[in-house]
Amino acid sequence: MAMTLAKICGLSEPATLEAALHGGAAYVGAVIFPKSPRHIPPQEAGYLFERARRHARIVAVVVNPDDALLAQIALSLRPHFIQLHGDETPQRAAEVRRLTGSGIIKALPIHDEADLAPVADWDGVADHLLFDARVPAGSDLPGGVGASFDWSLMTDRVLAANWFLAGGLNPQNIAQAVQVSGAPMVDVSSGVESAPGVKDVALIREFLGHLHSGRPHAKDCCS
Ligand SMILES: O=C(O)c1ccccc1N[C@@H]1O[C@H](COP(=O)(O)O)[C@@H](O)[C@H]1O
Repeated sequence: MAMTLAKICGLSEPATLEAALHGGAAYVGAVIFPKSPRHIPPQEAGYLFERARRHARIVAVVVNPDDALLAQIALSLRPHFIQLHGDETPQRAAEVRRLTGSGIIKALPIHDEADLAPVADWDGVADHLLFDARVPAGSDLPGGVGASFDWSLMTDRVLAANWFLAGGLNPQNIAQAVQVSGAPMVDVSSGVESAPGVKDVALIREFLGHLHSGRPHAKDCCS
């Protein structure tokens, strides 16, 4: 049995990227969305994340990206996955895969059971689904705001592909979140920051330490 896998998202500096890799993160994410305090331009992300390529899967997080942005990302960053965190349809996701050659992670905003209905539409389209909390109305960002949802909505849920639990995770709640949800993979951004957009080496270590000292229970996503 393999461990719960972690994605550390919104990395934009060498020291915190190193902390994520050293702590055993299986996925590392660059947020390419100018409204975000974690935004990193594609070319800069390309330089920064190259050192990660042999150790983890690189993820580009985007929100309703146009073709020009996708082309820039594919050229500069060459991510293993594109994380679609907007209102993208399955048809658009298939185009994104074709345009970039990257795998697809689709984020779905969750508040209650009804929000899980679109899961079936993504079967065979997304490599992984990422269940994130629906953000408060009027929020500038569709994610990365530390909002969480009822993890028990995911309990005993069997999906075709491994999925990520996201939204409001942090070193204090990660063990319980995994235990309640049964998540095979988890994703964190603001919960390992000292201020919005400022990743913290100690918090990243603490998060990964709590996660990896927990009971292994999920199948490996990346072999
Ligand atoms: O982090 C951002 O700024 C961001 C911007 C636009 C779309 C998604 C974003 N982040 C993603 O949000 C979730 C949860 O974040 P948090 O842990 O609650 O802060 C995570 O998947 C990030 O990848």
